[in-house]
Amino acid sequence: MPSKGLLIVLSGPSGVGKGTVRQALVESHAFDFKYSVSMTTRNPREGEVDGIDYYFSDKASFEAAIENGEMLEYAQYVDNYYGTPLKPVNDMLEQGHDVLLEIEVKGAMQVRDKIPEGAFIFLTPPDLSELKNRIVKRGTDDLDVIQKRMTKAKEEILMMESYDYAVVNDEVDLAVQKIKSIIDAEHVRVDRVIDDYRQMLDK
Ligand SMILES: Nc1ncnc2c1ncn2[C@@H]1O[C@H](COP(=O)(O)OP(=O)(O)OP(=O)(O)O)[C@@H](O)[C@H]1O
Ligand SMILES: Nc1nc2c(ncn2[C@@H]2O[C@H](COP(=O)(O)O)[C@@H](O)[C@H]2O)c(=O)[nH]1
Repeated sequence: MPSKGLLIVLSGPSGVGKGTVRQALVESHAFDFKYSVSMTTRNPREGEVDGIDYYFSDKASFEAAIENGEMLEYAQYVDNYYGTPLKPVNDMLEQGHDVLLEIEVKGAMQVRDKIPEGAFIFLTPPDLSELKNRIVKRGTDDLDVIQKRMTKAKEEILMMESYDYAVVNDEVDLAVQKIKSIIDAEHVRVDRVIDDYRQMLDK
């Protein structure tokens, strides 16, 4: 039996660069992981593909998924639902894959209650004006949505202390290196290694 994979939760305010850093982690082959595709009721942005970027859903289907216990976590964020389907995450972890969730803070705290042995990483911008620059330059959101995301960002940054690690995303490559070091260290945490020994001793 492969040992269970590591659950990695990457949070941080909208626009800080979570998706950018995830892509750089993939391209640099820093470590192997599977990405958990979230479900959302928000409309697709240009270029976003259903089943790859998100599972795009309507409100009734999302609420039915919550009702049926199909979500690991969910949250309402700036007028829409976002959540992590439970089964794919469980399956990938059971198969021994590390799984990366890219989610906002309220959802991350629900995951923390259920899977405290995960690695919880908060990605921060160098400062708030740079965060706003990034959201504006991305060009995906109207001004009122940008304002709402910036208001959320200020609340979210105060939640950083509930995470295991904080990484500043100033240079993408540096953020990638730091996350790689964190994951390498998580893989040799005593409570993970000892589980393998327990399995051997049980045999
Ligand atoms: N280190 C960086 N320096 C400068 N620009 C960056 C950096 N990281 C990301 N960006 C840019 O910031 C914008 C937002 O990045 P990205 O979409 O990855 O953020 P996000 O945290 O995933 O956002 P959301 O949570 O809204 O999906 C993009 O235009 C991206 O190119
Ligand atoms: N709690 C969850 N938050 C999620 C999930 N998937 C994405 N997100 C976060 O929502 C905001 C907005 O995302 P955007 O794509 O509209 O810019 C951002 O912070 C995402 O990380 C999820 O499954 N659960």
